[in-house]
Amino acid sequence: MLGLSIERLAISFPGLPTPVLSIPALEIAPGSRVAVTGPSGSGKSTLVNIVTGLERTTQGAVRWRDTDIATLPESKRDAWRAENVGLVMQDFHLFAGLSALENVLLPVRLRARSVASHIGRARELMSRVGLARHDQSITTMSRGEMQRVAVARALLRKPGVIVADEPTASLDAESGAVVADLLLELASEEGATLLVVSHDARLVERMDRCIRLVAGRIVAEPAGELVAPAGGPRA
Ligand SMILES: Nc1ncnc2c1ncn2[C@@H]1O[C@H](COP(=O)(O)OP(=O)(O)OP(=O)(O)O)[C@@H](O)[C@H]1O
Repeated sequence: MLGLSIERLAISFPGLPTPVLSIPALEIAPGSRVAVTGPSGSGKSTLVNIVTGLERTTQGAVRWRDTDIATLPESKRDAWRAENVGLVMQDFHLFAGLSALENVLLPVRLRARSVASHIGRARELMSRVGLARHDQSITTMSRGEMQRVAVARALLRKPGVIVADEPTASLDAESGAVVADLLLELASEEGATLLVVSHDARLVERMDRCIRLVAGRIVAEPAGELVAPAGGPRA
């Protein structure tokens, strides 16, 4: 499990008078489950892009355990992300021409590695998320099933952190609840830190902590918002 430490982060775009994201300091404990909320345009996706290394910042430090990903060039950030981050996105990011199993194995295939030694874990994860037909084409799956494929895929390489951007937003209430349960349970079982951007109150209230962004700034976490996770404190 990975902890995050951000210092003096500022993300600016040309033509904008103020940074779209400005975080003087933020600490996320290893193994904690943290929600990020805020109105549209408040910087949530920008934060996801920065902490996963999808985008680079030249201002500030973004340290996961001992690695400041802000200092890494793109190829090393990509390698670091493949090794350490499980990503779950609102619109699944699955490949239509592939089966469910092939999609789960994709992170290994994309690193030009043999998938043979990962098939067992891929099948176990798929069963864990409740998918029985591993060879089913993605195009024939329901949205809830697709997101469960994405959750299994995110966990394939035993990431230190799972980052989910609106993972339940395009699902109906029932499928959203299943996906929320799976994210919380699997992050705990697999010992991964969980960072979830969400407007889904039922998901947010089950996290250990909620960070609220307004206009690119973290507004104070309300007193009492920090709760001990099930099984005791995790710090
Ligand atoms: N490449 C860019 N160039 C200029 N402005 C940008 C760029 N990327 C993001 N922004 C601006 O940064 C701000 C934060 O955007 P961001 O997508 O992080 O917000 P968000 O909280 O994820 O919004 P939403 O909930 O609507 O997805 C917005 O005002 C957006 O217009």
